[in-house]
Amino acid sequence: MEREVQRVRQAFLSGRSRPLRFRLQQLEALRRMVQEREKDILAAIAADLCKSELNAYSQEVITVLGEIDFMLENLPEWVTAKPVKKNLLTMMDEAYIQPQPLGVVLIIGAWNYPFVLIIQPLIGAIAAGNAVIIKPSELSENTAKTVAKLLPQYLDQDLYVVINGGVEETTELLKQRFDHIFYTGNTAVGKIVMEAAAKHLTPVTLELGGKSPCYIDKDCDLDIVCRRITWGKYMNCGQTCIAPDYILCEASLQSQIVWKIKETVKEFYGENIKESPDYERIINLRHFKRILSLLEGQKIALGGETDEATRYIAPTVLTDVDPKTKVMQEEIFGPVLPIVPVKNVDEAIDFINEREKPLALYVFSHNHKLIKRMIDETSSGGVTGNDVIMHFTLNSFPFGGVGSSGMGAYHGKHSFDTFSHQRPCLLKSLKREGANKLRYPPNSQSKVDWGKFFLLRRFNKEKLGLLVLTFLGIVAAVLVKAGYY
Ligand SMILES: NC(=O)c1ccc[n+]([C@@H]2O[C@H](COP(=O)([O-])OP(=O)(O)OC[C@H]3O[C@@H](n4cnc5c(N)ncnc54)[C@H](O)[C@@H]3O)[C@@H](O)[C@H]2O)c1
Ligand SMILES: CCCCCCC=O
Repeated sequence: MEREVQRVRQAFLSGRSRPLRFRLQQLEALRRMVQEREKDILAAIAADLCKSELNAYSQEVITVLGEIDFMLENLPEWVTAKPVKKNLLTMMDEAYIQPQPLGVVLIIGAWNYPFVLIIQPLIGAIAAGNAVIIKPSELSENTAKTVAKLLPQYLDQDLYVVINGGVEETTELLKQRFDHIFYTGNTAVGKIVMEAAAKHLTPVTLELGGKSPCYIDKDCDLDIVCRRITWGKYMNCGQTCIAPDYILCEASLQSQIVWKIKETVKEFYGENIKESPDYERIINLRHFKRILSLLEGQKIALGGETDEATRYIAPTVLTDVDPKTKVMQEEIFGPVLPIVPVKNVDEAIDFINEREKPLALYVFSHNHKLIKRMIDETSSGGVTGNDVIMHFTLNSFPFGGVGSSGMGAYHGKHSFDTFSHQRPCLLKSLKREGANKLRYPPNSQSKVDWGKFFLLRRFNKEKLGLLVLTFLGIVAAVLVKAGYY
């Protein structure tokens, strides 16, 4: 492992990942890979998650292609040095911020969207000029193997390397020194990653999970609300980091919500959900059993049917859920939707604020002020009002968590920034030493006064007079030199 990381570091130190032209070439090659090997990629995702190729394309491949196009279009502007405002002491100098690659980046992915969750950060890391080691999730082994096979056929083989393996390999990998670690997965492992990174003072981006609440105000169109929630909750069989985890609403709305979700489930997946190409399965038996255990003692108002052999769990809704029960203590990450009754929006806000900060927050209401209030008085990684999931799709947004749902963010320019060091560069002249004498010892009140003038633009009348005289002197000297007198 150590030798592999060393090999990637040597490739980075060769400097070839830095030029803009190279980055653009690699991103174009990655786009070619996705287009030419689309069938292999879709088949792998389908095999891992029992997902139709159409869904794999629209949930993962589209995002990747959109991100590459966005980078190719904007990268030339992003990589250029940006001049900054100067003060009186540096007005004759060159001052700019130059984004630079961090070095060797480790990307650790999760299994639930196994392609996009490693390739989207990879796009950002390449765009920023880094070398990258990618560790896909071992639970989505088909995608992991496919990515390991395809990437070296299209990208520089020494700069961008896939290492497959489980906990043992990841643990070994985390002992190495990286310049940034980008981890997607659960919060418990996020802490392990951060602890390992701390040994080398390596900065981390942690894309974690949590329980994303969904508040439904009584002033809204429940047909539309339930259609949108059904889509976001049961997509990928509930295994989506920003799926609405639970609903908060007034008790009286519950039966209507259940009824409308039931109708929508029929509309989306047909009478026989098991036959639907749009309904996925739980990733493995451990997660299947974990989700089943969350149903114990609950009032199942919809669904609840399961099949262990195929790891099928029907779209399920629980009503009158007690917040102290297990289903409300951990991220569900499955097709189970608890409804927790609250009296009003005040109670909903308190409920959210008493818990860990979630990755996403959803609010449904015709009342725009109520939505704004919810946003102002709570915290979460991101928010979508009157819909779910959709903030993920806008790459001008930073995507990431806050508090226990993560730190740092990516997508579009935010990915480029995450994988870049914003280097302040000040280029002074070796001339004009006169002005510099002000900062050299021995110090004096007069030097401090000049410092106040140059840096704080504060001056006393005496100094102002002196300054005007100095300025007039300089003008006179220039005019004499130019032959006007
Ligand atoms: N914020 C996001 O963008 C995002 C996206 C997807 C998933 N998630 C979250 O991820 C979670 C689901 O993913 P998961 O954690 O089950 O995925 P997972 O089991 O695939 O683990 C994620 C990665 O961590 C590695 N790993 C696991 N145990 C480890 C250990 N002990 N030491 C070192 N590395 C280890 C795995 O090899 C894998 O690459 C959910 O909480 C979900 O909300 C977040
Ligand atoms: C539509 C794709 C959503 C991907 C969300 C990633 C987290 O699980």
